[in-house]
Amino acid sequence: MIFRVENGCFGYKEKQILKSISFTVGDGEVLSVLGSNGVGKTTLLKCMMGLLKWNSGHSYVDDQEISQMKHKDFWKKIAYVPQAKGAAFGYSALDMVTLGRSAHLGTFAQPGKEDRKAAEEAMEEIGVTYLRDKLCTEMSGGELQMVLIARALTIFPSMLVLDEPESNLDFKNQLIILETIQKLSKNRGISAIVNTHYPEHALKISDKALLLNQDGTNIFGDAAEVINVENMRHSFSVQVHINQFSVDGREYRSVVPLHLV
Ligand SMILES: Nc1ncnc2c1ncn2[C@@H]1O[C@H](COP(=O)(O)OP(=O)(O)OP(=O)(O)O)[C@@H](O)[C@H]1O
Repeated sequence: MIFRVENGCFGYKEKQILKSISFTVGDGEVLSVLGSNGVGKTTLLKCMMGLLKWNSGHSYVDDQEISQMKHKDFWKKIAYVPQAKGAAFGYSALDMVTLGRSAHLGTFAQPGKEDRKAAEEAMEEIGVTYLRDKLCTEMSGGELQMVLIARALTIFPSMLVLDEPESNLDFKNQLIILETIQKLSKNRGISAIVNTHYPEHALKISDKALLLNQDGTNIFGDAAEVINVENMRHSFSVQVHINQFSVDGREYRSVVPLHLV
C-alpha cells in the first residue's frame, strides 16, 4: 500500500497550523514526524486520516483519495494507535485487543470465535499474552502501549499510525516499542507513521522523516538527511551534536542537545 499526502493545509479557525504538507510512505517504510510542542504533529495525523478535514490538499491510499473510500475499507487498512495516556478503560487486555476487530464487525454484532482468535494471535505476536486478564486501568504505561499496538494489529493493517508511542516509557520499554515497530515493518511489510519527540528514535527506526517547523515550513526526506544539525537547530532552536558510532558491528547514532540558540 502506498499512502500519500499532497499539499495538505489545515488551520483551527483562523489559526493556520499546517502548510503544504506532502509526503509518501510505501510498503514496510517507517516515517517519523518530528517538531516542537504544539507545532501540529497530532493535528497532522488526524488530518491525513480524515478525522479532521484538510482545508486544502488530499490524502491518498494507493492513488484513491480517502474521502472516496468507504470508511470501513479505510479502517481495515490503517490502524491508529493513539497516545496511551488517558486511554485506559476497565477492560481486560483481551477485551481491549478484541475491540480492535470492530472495523470487521457489523454495528450490533458481537465478537465471535474468529475475532477472539485474531486478538489472541496479535497478543502473542506482541508478547503480551501474559497480560490477557489484567485490567487496562491497572497496567503500566508500557504494558498499555503494547496492548494498544496489539489491538491495532487485529485488523491485519497495511499501515500503523502511532502518536508518541514511546513517550512516558522507561529505557527498556522504549526499546521494546521501537523494535516492535521495526520488526512489523521489516518482517511483515506493515508501514508506520510515528510521531516522536526523540530524533534519536527517528534515526533508529525510520526510513523517512517529516520535520515540522514553527515558521510553518516543513522538510520531508530520508531520515538521515532530514535529521541533521542545521535542521534540528532551525526547528527546535537547540544546538545538537550527532554522533555516529558502531558497537559489535552495528551502526548507531545519538543526538545530544548541547545548548539553546
Ligand atoms: N481542537 C483544537 N482547537 C483549536 N486549536 C487546537 C485544537 N487542537 C490543537 N490545537 C492547537 O493546534 C496546535 C497544534 O496542536 P497539536 O496537538 O497538533 O501539536 P503537537 O505538535 O502534536 O504537540 P505536542 O508535541 O505538544 O503533542 C497547538 O497550538 C494547539 O494548541
